[in-house]
Amino acid sequence: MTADMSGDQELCWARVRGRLRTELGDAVFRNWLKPLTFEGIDEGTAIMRAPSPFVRDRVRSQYSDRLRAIWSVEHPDVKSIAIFAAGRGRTEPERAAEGADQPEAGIEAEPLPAPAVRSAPAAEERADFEAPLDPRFTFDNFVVGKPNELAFAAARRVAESESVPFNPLFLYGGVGLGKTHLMHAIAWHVRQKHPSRRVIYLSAEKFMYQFIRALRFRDTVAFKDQFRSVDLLMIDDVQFISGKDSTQEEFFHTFNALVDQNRQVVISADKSPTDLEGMEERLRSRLGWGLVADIHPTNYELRLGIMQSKAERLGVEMPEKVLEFLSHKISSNVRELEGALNRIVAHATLVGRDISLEMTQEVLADLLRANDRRVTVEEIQRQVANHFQIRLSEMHSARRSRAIARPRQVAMYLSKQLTSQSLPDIGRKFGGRDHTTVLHAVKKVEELRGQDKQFNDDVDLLRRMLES
Ligand SMILES: Nc1ncnc2c1ncn2[C@@H]1O[C@H](COP(=O)(O)OP(=O)(O)OP(=O)(O)O)[C@@H](O)[C@H]1O
Repeated sequence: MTADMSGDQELCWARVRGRLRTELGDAVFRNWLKPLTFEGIDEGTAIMRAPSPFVRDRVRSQYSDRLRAIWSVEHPDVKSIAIFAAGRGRTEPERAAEGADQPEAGIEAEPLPAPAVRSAPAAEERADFEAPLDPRFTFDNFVVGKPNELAFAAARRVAESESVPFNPLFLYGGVGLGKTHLMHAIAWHVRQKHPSRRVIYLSAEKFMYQFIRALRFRDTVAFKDQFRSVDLLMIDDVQFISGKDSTQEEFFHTFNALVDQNRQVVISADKSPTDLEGMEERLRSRLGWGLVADIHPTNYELRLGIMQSKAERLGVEMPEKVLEFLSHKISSNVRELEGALNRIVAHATLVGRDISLEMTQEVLADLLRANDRRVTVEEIQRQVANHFQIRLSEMHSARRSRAIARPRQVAMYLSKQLTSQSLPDIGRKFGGRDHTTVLHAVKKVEELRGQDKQFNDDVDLLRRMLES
């Protein structure tokens, strides 16, 4: 290794150390980061040396994400980091211990924070909380509405309670509806109010990864101790360990050990405990013992509230019409809603254009099209039945009188236009009809639209209502 050390690099190293101290606190810095020496930057890798393998392992497992992120901010050339123990180099035996598929020092960015893995922590260290939580994910920034009020109240209770109110708290819901946000919010709150409590937040994927690593290095005793000695354990996306038997087994024991010691456990998943396929029965049942709180898909009011709050925090003037439009149009999940808002703001800033409805439609054309396709056949049937004042059940009935058959054909036509369902799928949803019947309906409606203005206007109106 021929790392070239320049004054510029040394200055960067000083800044990196300064930021580490501020971000991680004095105790952590003194014990783990201060002992590192910097050796230089070699082909985009910042090389540091720890005084012992123990310190090296600790820094690698817990601080490498932060270290790498800070390095890359302070020095644009740095893409990765490497940490060695004193007296050893990249080619020496310690490298083999890292495993062939494991880059040194956790060089790859991890989407989730590194777990706070510890061995027999010193008393002063108990105050640390290393997981780099997302600073935006706090209770204050969480907008509450009917669909998420139970999950929010339960998360707050867990965060604020002096005892363990329910164990586990199991949060579940679809993609991008705020599960991770609430877990981080609990961690932030506990961190602020009870800095001495030991909290681990990690994804089930990372739990599995840590477990496999421990098995590989015959280090399972330390693994067990680390996870079983926390005050609050939070595991995100537990569905990930479905079908992974040995990880489930270990997780089950960790879980039981914590619950038995009256330590709080919080779990999130995309499904309720009973619906978690590939999960052992005893684990599923155990996961449902505490409070199971689901986050329902957002409704219009909640989406609008979230948009207003995000726009305010971004400090941008968004016309109310644009916020309303987006809240109507993007009903999939909050992440997509945020993405849409960010795109509009970025566009307005870059191009120097005012934010308007027209501009929004233009900038988000692709996203809006994708969301349009999410109207369901059932919704179409409901709206059409309502419009023509027939019973919803007539959409599935065998009756052929024109007053019934025509609206049914319109509903089939709109299902073809507005959803991505195939003709046979649509047919099935209209009382098990054949795909040729649907095709006939589509043609008939097209023909009538060309001949009958009133009818054409009706279909247009329905379409607009369904799209909005
Ligand atoms: N009620 C809410 N108020 C404010 N922001 C929200 C709300 N719900 C979700 N968000 C935001 O939406 C984004 C996605 O939320 P989050 O990552 O928590 O979803 P998730 O349920 O964990 O999704 P996944 O299943 O993909 O892990 C985040 O930026 C989060 O802050």
